[in-house]
Amino acid sequence: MGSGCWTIEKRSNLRNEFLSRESGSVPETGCLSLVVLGASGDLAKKKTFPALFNLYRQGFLLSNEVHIFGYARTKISDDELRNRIRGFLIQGKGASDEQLEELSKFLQLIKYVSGSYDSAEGFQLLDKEISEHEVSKKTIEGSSRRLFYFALPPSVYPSVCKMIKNYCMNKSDLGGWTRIVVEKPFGKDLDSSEKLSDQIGELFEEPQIYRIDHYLGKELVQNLLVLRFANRFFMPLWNRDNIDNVQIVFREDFGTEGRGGYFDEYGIIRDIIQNHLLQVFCLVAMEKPGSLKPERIRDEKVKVLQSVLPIKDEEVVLGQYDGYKDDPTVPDNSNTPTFATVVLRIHSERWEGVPFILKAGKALNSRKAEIRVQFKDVPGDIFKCQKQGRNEFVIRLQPKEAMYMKLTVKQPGLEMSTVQSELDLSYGQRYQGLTIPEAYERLILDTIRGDQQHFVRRDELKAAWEIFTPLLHRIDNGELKPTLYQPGSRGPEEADQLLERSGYVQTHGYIWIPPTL
Ligand SMILES: NC(=O)C1=CN([C@@H]2O[C@H](COP(=O)(O)OP(=O)(O)OC[C@H]3O[C@@H](n4cnc5c(N)ncnc54)[C@H](OP(=O)(O)O)[C@@H]3O)[C@@H](O)[C@H]2O)C=CC1
Ligand SMILES: O=C1O[C@H](COP(=O)(O)O)[C@@H](O)[C@H](O)[C@H]1O
Repeated sequence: MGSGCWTIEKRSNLRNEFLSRESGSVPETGCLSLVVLGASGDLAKKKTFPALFNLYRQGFLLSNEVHIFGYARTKISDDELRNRIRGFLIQGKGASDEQLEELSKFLQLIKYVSGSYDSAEGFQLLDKEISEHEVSKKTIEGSSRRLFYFALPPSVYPSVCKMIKNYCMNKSDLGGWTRIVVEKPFGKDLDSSEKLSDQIGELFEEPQIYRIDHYLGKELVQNLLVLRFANRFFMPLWNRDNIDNVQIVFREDFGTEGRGGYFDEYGIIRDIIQNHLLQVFCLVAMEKPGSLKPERIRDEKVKVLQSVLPIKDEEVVLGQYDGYKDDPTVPDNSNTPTFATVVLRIHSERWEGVPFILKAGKALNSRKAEIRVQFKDVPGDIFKCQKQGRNEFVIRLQPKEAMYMKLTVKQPGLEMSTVQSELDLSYGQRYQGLTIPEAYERLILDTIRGDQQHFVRRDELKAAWEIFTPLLHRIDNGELKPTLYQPGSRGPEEADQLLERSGYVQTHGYIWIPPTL
């Protein structure tokens, strides 16, 4: 294959190859039942089923062993569910005959079961359907694999867990398993999250529980440990002696768009910062794990979370976009922030004094997520280049994955003057033709493989809530109020002032323009 050409090969035995190569374990052979609970909902059609389809297309889910079950209260037929999701599986009009055939074969793997989330009847029926599939595949009882994906509001998690435990478990232990995948938000604060964890923990062991945070499945988030610990460049620089401040930013250029009712209960800190941005923060700030074993990595994430100092009110800016309360599902007196900047500080030898500025907002002027590491000024600068700006290492998570280093170079030409430029690794240009897998695709594959590295462990979740609960309670009690900002703006001006007070120095006159092909 030529060096510029990147493709995903379709092979029939990718899963088994991976298992025997990577873990040395015996490949699992029992048939696989994937159950999407809440199959009638938004997440299921937009993310879960498309991810399953992509895994199927790439040969990770095999027709002769896998079956997919949708479960929800809505009374629809198999075909009605298939028709609801069809348009989300292949987008655009130009699907080839081969793609349409693949799609049709995939849809035939899906069966829909209707039932409630708290009564035996529906789950007994579900178990019957799953068992019939297992028998039809001649699977030895106990060796089958059952994965339950909760595309559901968290309020029903406890009763659904009980129903699965009572009626739908893999029957005995002959190499098979039962796993559950739960979506965020895992609770609303420390107490509610611990309560939810206790309820689920009474029924399932930690290795059976996959708390999904889809940011952990993004390509450049998965790259963070490799970048930090496989490159000599970064090791000596990644500390308080060299780094002045770190920003982890999430922006969306649209508002709550029909999800106002859900959003108003949670707000931007619970929706984005306490989970997605905090997970990225862990990977940027944690110490090197002893190995790549999932538990060693998660141990280090917990340690860094436990070293975060209490958040100070003067290091928080909240905003709410003008028009947010026009949504009829949002109360007129809502105090819910749709924007927040929060500075986290870590009490450790590596990071003492370095602000980690976590910023997230809806209805802003652009859509992007990035990590921006700003280095300190060069001491004894003989080129007087401070006005050119500081070195920065930027990791663009989305859109258009890239990483670039802003650095000062000689302005090309006869004069000895300096200019800001960049070393740029833009994925679209470097890996032409490569389709980067969707976060959900990777993470669902991990749940099937039994790899919990990119999932949130219970103690990690607890430590995350410990950081934000006091602040969230002050907001819920109305002690901190959001400032109004205009949709399509950068958010409240106070956020830029906080950034400046935290030490960030903006490089004026320099803009990185993503390369075009
Ligand atoms: N949508 C998204 O983009 C994202 C969602 N998530 C999380 O994924 C989960 C599912 O989200 P989403 O699909 O948007 O949710 P939905 O509101 O679409 O709910 C999913 C399904 O659950 C059932 N349901 C809805 N409300 C209730 C209720 N009060 N009691 C019992 N059942 C109910 C409905 O099925 P029926 O009535 O047929 O039983 C519905 O189709 C949530 O935890 C959410 O926070 C996480 C990231 C992104
Ligand atoms: O979990 C959530 O994430 C999405 C943003 O995900 P992204 O992968 O498109 O960055 C956000 O819109 C939503 O509010 C939130 O619940």
